[in-house]
Amino acid sequence: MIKPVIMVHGGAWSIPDNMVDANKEGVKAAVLAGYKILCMGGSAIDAVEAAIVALEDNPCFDAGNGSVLTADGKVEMDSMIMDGSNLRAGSVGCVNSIANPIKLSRMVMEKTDHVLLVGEGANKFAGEMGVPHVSIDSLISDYAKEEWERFSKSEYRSAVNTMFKKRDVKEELVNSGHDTVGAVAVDAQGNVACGTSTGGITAKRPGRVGDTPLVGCGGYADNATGGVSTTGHGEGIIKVCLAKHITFLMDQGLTAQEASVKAVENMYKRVGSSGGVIVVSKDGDIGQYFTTDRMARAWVKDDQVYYGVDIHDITSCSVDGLNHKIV
Ligand SMILES: NC(=O)C[C@H](N)C(=O)O
Repeated sequence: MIKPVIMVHGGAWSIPDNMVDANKEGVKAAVLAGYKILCMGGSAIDAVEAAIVALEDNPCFDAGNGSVLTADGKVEMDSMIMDGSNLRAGSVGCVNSIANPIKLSRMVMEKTDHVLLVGEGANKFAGEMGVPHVSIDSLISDYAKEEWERFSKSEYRSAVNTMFKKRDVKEELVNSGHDTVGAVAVDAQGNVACGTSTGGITAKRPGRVGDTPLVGCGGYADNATGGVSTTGHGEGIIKVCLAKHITFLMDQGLTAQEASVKAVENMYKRVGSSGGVIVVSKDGDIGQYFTTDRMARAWVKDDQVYYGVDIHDITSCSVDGLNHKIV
């Protein structure tokens, strides 16, 4: 038996000062939702799903309710979940009328012979599974509209360059926006899981699928090494298979932290893309790194909750102090 560990992110990007508190509160609430399950002896996969549902339901983040809009003003969401105990995975791409793509990803994993369903077929599968249909309008937040108005005229490339600019590039922060979510966990049995969910990047071309639902890119989980969830410029993440690169490096003997830094820096060096990762090793060690201005993240380890958005500014408090919220 090991002590369970869970970590979540709310995206790596140029989080403006006026959104810092909402981001911190959002990741803290989500990590506690997942931790509650682990505390009751639940599995890593259940904890990851619960944490991501909390993030998808929070309009502050670019996933589920709050998803960003395509170039033609629609919602197309991607997500994935993976069980490190057997390498089973499920994902969906370009789904548009459900509240929680992470739940549908899990259904793909558990109820089909496939790994990835997209578009019309994925939406139809949701209907067959009895997933409630929600209107697209109910998923669109004010943040998403503002962001779309700003970027739809200047196009996708401008959204990527602004949101995922490198941390040391000086530029005014924009005052709205939001980002992808993810979670990684290891439970008391040593089972590892990961999940990631996103509306993608504002002003993306309709039909564009990013890194998030691709196994080895948006996430990877293997009990032999650990779990990873990624965020950032999806086209770059796909080119370097960022999540799998990290578990590969851990397999070679790097710690979760060393592997995170090496793989994210390598992505910038090789393809010029910025982003971030959260990692938990099979032994419960944490890794985290990002090349963007900020990344919202929170984790629980050894009964302490940690959360923050800046690279060196992390707040911690004991889970005991928050017990009323956990049990
Ligand atoms: N903000 C993000 O993390 C976006 C996501 N990686 C994508 O490219 O779709």
